Formats: sequence, structure tokens, C-alpha cells
Amino acid sequence: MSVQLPTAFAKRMEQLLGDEFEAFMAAYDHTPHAGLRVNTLKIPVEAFKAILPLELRPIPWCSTGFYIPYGMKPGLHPYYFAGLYYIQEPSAMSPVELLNVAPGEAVLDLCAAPGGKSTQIAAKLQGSGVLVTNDINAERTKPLAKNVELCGVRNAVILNESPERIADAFPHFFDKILIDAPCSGEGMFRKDENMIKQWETHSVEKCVVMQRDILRVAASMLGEGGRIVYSTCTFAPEENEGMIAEFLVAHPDFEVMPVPEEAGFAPGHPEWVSEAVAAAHPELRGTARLWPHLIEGEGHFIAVLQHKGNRVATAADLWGAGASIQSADKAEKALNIGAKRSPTNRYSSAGGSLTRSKLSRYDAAEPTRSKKGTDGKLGKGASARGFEGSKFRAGKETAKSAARTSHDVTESYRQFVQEQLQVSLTGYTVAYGDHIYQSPLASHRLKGLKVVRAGWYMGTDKNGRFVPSHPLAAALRPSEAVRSINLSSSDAEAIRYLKGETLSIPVQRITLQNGAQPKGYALICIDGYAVGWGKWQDGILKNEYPSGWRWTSA
Ligand SMILES: C[S@@+](CC[C@H](N)C(=O)[O-])C[C@H]1O[C@@H](n2cnc3c(N)ncnc32)[C@H](O)[C@@H]1O
Repeated sequence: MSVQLPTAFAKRMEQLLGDEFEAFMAAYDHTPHAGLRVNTLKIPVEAFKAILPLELRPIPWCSTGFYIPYGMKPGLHPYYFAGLYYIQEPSAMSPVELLNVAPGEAVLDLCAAPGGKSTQIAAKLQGSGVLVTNDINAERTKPLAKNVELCGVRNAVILNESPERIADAFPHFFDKILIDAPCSGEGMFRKDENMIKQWETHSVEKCVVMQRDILRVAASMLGEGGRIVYSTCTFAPEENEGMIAEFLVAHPDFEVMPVPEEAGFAPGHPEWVSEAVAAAHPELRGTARLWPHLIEGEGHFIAVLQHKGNRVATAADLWGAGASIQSADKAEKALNIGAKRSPTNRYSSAGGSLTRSKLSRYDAAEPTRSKKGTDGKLGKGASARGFEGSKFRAGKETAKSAARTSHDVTESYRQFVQEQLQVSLTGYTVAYGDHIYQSPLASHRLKGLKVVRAGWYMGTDKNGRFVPSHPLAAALRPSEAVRSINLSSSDAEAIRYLKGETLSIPVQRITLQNGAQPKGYALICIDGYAVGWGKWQDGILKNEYPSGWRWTSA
């Protein structure tokens, strides 16, 4: 065996698994499984399969997931830079599939960094509704933001908060909540030997304390009839069935939805916690365990916790087959998010009347206070301005920031959108200092929270001139920019662009729309998928690809 497992861990697994222990241990003789998930925000699965020069083997429990050969470097392909896929361990793709997210919903990913499951949720929302994605670790929100932006997500708010503070701001708000809990990581031992070293410090006992708090607080953020999916990548019963048993005792208004076993998932083991737990909660067998000796994946635990409200979910619903089950409330939310905001249409929609109480979750913008950082990053303590239609509401500001933003900083943005884009924008235009966001939430919802991204980061107003951001480009389709230039993935030019080089591009290669002139910002695409901005003038393309995102290999 190449992996040296901690003795205490192996002993415990032998005791629990009995006859299965040998097969479990034999799995450590094999290389880990690797996968990628097609980002359907940017490309449909069939189209992706058609352009990739590789045979892709499907992952049974995720229709957008595929196995790739272990050791392959999928991060070194222009399509990765175009956000066409996310590299993800196969068993880690299962929790979001069981969350059964539908477009228009409000979804919280509470422990989200580096964003594998958030980008999967975003693809399921298809730009409609809201994803609030959070991690308590500030450093880890950097890759989270980068991955969300690389994948072209338009409707995510990124927070760096404790669950308690989010709960204060969003009581009973979300339709779906994912808790991919911090855990002792035993399921990652084969993939990442560092997890073995960390096992002693991330002890099961410490993790249990964190998980208990996170679950308790999450319940207070869930709406009637909503769903929580709790997952870990560990085998310890205390962190899995034990945690769910405690939750069910404290929350009799929740039930466990049984996870279908056909994908090779094994049932939960309440008897591993205690005989008393097994007797009191036989439904815990409906939780799922993904074992490395039974499936082609590393190991996970999943519990689907359904609130016994008026939205009824079925077993078919668990795998997304029952997407027709939709509450009236959800339909109204979708209308509200998509509606063009103005004081007159705030309480009405084309399709029917909306009540004020139903709208309260996405209600009108109010001033927020958050500290402005660099590069679009926000923080606690700076000011936000909410703009709805032509309405402007200023928050309290310091003298310095007021002087700097004495003009309407969204004016240059509006002009840019009008002249350079052909995109239909939804939600709220919100300015934090000079940084402008298109947010799925009114800014008062984020009041007092540590906000990493208030929504889709559109760019910066620099003294009345709008500088479009990289995340704006990453989430655009070529037809949504009046000027675009396509590079071929099979040509060295694409890599040179991704490395930040200046390119010579004859005017004939620019696709122009809406009577646009060739000079100016052009959306750069690779095989038709947006990767970033360039500025074209007289045959020269000035590279606007941000340094932190560049292709650094030879
Ligand atoms: C298993 S990882 C999440 C992986 C992520 N869901 C993904 O798919 O990419 C758990 C995360 O929880 C975060 N975390 C730990 N304690 C937390 C807490 N109390 N609230 C929110 N996040 C927490 C950690 O910083 C870590 O990034």
C-alpha cells in the first residue's frame, strides 16, 4: 500500500466495516479518481463533448460530470481559461445533485471555498435566482471568487462571514442550503496525503463542534418546505449519522429524504453511532455513504434534510426528475428577479400581481456600509449606493469618499452598457465606491456583512470613464459585446493572449455589431467562448487579461 494510514483510523474502520474492511483497504492500492464537470453556464454538455479531443466517461450520479485520466492536467488547456469546465473530484459532485436546485431559487452555499459546489449550483440556477456563497476563511474566499468569476456566474453574492451573522441578515430566506462541512477529511487520504498529516489537528471532536453550530444556524435561514443538504468527505460516524441524529432531535420539523442507492451509494449506518440512535432514527439509513471500494470516487457522506413545509418533495424529485413541482412563491420570486426595477413596477409584473410581503426578500435597495478594497473586493465598513432605475439612494459617506464619488458613478457604466454591450441585465445596479456591481440582492440585504463580491462585478468608474472588469467579460457571450475577436484553441495565439502578450490582429478579424467602430474594447473569445478583454487599435490588440489569471506554464 502506498498510502500510510493513521493506525487509529485503520483500527476504527476495521471495527466498523468488518468483512468489508479488506476491500476498503485494497482501494488505497489504486490511484484516486479524477473528474471534471462541464460548466453549462458556458457550454451545453453535448457541445463540449464535440469540441474536446478526448473520450469522456460519464460519472453516474452527475449528468455534467466526467472521469478524466488521473495525472492529466486539465487546468492547462485554453478551455479551462474559458471556464468551460471545473476540475472536481467525482464523489464531490453528488451533494449538489441532491440539493435539486431549480432556476429562480435562493440558494446558500455556507462553507463554499474554493467553490466547486458553488459553481455547480450556479450552473443549475442558469443565471436566475440568487446564490449566496460564503466561507469563514478570508484567504479561501479569494479562490472562491476567482472560480465563481471564471465560470461566468452572474447572480452570486460572495460573503466572508460566520453563519450566525448571515442568519441575522437572512432569516428563513433560502429555498436550498448546502453545508459542505469542514470535517476531518478521511475520505481525502488517498487523494491528498496532507490530509493524513492534518488529521490529528482537525480531530473528529473539534469538527463535531463546528458542524453542530453550522447545522443549527443553517436551519434558521431555511424557508418553509426548503431543503438542506449536509455533506462531509469523512467516514467518522460522529461527523455524519451522529450529527444528523442530533439535528433531527432538535428539529422535529425536518425529515431525512432517502437518497437513491442505484448510483452505487451505500446506506447510512446509525448503528455505528449507537444502538439507541439506530432504534430512534432508522431513517438515517436513508443518508448516503460513498465508499472508495464501491464507487469510482474518493468518499463522501450526504444527508438530505427536508423541511416539512408545504413544498412536497418526492424521491424522483431528489434527482431532479420532478422539476415540475414549483410553489407559487417561487414563481413570484423568479418574476421579481427578472423584472426591470423601477418604483412603478416594483410591485407588479407582466404575468400577475405580486404582493409586497412576497417581494420582501428582494426588496428595494437601501444604503449599506462596507469598506471598499482593491480590485472590486469589498469589506465591512465602506459605503454602498443602491440604484434602481433612475433612482439613487446614497448612504452615509466619509468626506473623502463623498468627494471622490460626487458624480453619479454609474453614469459611465450605463453609457458603456448602452454603447458596448447587447445584454439584458437583471437585478440591482449597486456601487461600492467606484466599483459597480449588478447584484441579485438589494444592498440593504448585505448591510453590515463582510461582502467579497456584491454580485456580478462589472467594472470601475475612473473619473467618469468606465473600465470594464474581467468578470464582466468572463460571463458574456460573444453576441453580447458589440466588438469581439475569436482566437483558435489550436493556434499559439490563444496561449499568447492568455499569457498577457500583445497581439497583431487585422481589422477583418473583428466581429462588429450595432454599427460599432473597430477601435475600442473587444471581447476576446477562444473557439467562440469569452475569456477576457483586449483593446484594439490600428491592428494591435492591447492585452487586458489580468496578471493574476494568466497562463504561467511554458
Ligand atoms: C470542505 S470545505 C468546502 C469545499 C467546497 N464546498 C467546495 O466544494 O469547493 C469546507 C470549508 O468550510 C469552511 N468553514 C469552516 N468553518 C466554517 C464556518 N463556521 N462557517 C463557514 N465556513 C466554514 C472552511 O474554510 C472550508 O473552506
